[in-house]
Amino acid sequence: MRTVEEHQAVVNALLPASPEETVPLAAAHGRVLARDVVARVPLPGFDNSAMDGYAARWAEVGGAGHSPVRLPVAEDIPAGRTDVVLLEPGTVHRIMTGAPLPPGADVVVPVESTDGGTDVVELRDCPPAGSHLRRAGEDIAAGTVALAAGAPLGASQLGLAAAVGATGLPVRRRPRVLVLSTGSELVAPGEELAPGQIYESNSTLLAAAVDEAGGLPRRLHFVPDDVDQFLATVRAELATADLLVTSGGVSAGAYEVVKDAFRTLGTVEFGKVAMQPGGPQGAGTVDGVPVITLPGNPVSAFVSFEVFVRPALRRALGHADPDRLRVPARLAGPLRSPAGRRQFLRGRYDGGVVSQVGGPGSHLVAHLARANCLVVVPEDVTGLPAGAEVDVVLIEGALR
Ligand SMILES: Nc1nc2c(c(=O)[nH]1)N[C@H]1C(S)=C(S)[C@@H](COP(=O)(O)OP(=O)(O)OC[C@H]3O[C@@H](n4cnc5c(N)ncnc54)[C@H](O)[C@@H]3O)O[C@H]1N2
Ligand code: MOO
Repeated sequence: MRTVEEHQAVVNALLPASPEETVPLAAAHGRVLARDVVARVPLPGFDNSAMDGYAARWAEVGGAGHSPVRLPVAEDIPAGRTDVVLLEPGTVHRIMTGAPLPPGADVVVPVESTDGGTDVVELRDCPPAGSHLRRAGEDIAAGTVALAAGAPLGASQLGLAAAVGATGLPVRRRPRVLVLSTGSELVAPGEELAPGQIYESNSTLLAAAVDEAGGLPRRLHFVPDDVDQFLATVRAELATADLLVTSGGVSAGAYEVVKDAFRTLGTVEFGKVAMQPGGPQGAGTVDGVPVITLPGNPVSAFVSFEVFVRPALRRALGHADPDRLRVPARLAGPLRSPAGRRQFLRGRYDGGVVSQVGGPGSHLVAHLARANCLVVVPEDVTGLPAGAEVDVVLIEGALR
């Protein structure tokens, strides 16, 4: 039996780094930066005002004996004014937030501390020297790294990229991932169920998981437990993919379609991994395309994707940190775990405490949908009391 880490290494080795492409900023949302982005301009780009008010020489308006003071307003500087005007001694400039600070000014008096005059202004309270000024380069200097390779590109990163003048960003191409479910009991949602049939749900779950991991999913129509049909589908579709993920047909039954089919085609190796759920696993290549075969129980498929496929996809995308956030938590109640297997129980984590959601059964999809974390119980632990510390892996929805 393989350890979790051994199978992770096998899966990681299957997925090479995805090739680079440059895309417009909006299209880079949710992607991963492939190369460092260097700031072409400093931020702020020039000394400017942080308040609507009056730019002044502090020595003339601040400190004891200067309050209130009346001075002529020599210039009006709205944001966007591009000419440079010196602040002559004995004058002030009316200035707006974001407008360039005139040379000579070392304080901005907010309009609320004045009478708002446009020819002559009365300044009532002057803040300390240097107040309400934003200095060129105090956020980032020109020529320095604004965004490092491996950074996930969310709203704030894209905002920064635009702020330093980037129009496009180098990212890694999203791997094209085919998702293929197997099982003669499966029926498409929306159709009538006969006794013994169930709605096919793994391809929906896995395609969404691929999308969340940064891949480009394509759900193939599920196939029954029929080796010829399965192989026909694989052969017809595989050339368009960077990865094929299958579900079902890999355990010990009489009709293990995935196992049986890949005995005749490709290099996929099947075996057990010392974990629960997600024991039966397979990985290899078919016609040079990586193939990962996940067990059919829906919770097993989800957990297997989390443990093996998600980090491998994110690594291929160049993520600086391909793994989920893992934090310590106190158990709200006791739990039991099988010896020799790493268990990934479903849990709800809140404020440092985790409660188990449902039992260990890998068919419990409603409980899975209520979970916001996986509780990791090591291979050598068979039971833990309430209050014991465990590691939890935060999955969707855990971070509010
Ligand atoms: N004798 C043994 N039986 C089983 C073993 C074993 O070691 N010896 N392992 C068990 C474990 S653990 C798992 S996990 C499953 C894995 O089996 P398969 O990958 O072959 O999956 P199936 O048998 O096809 O399905 C299992 C279960 O999941 C349901 N299923 C499958 N596909 C879907 C889908 N696309 N959408 C919704 N539900 C799906 C299926 O109906 C079954 O209930 O094997 C155990 N058995
Ligand atoms: O190992 Mo199976 O994946 O528990 O349900």
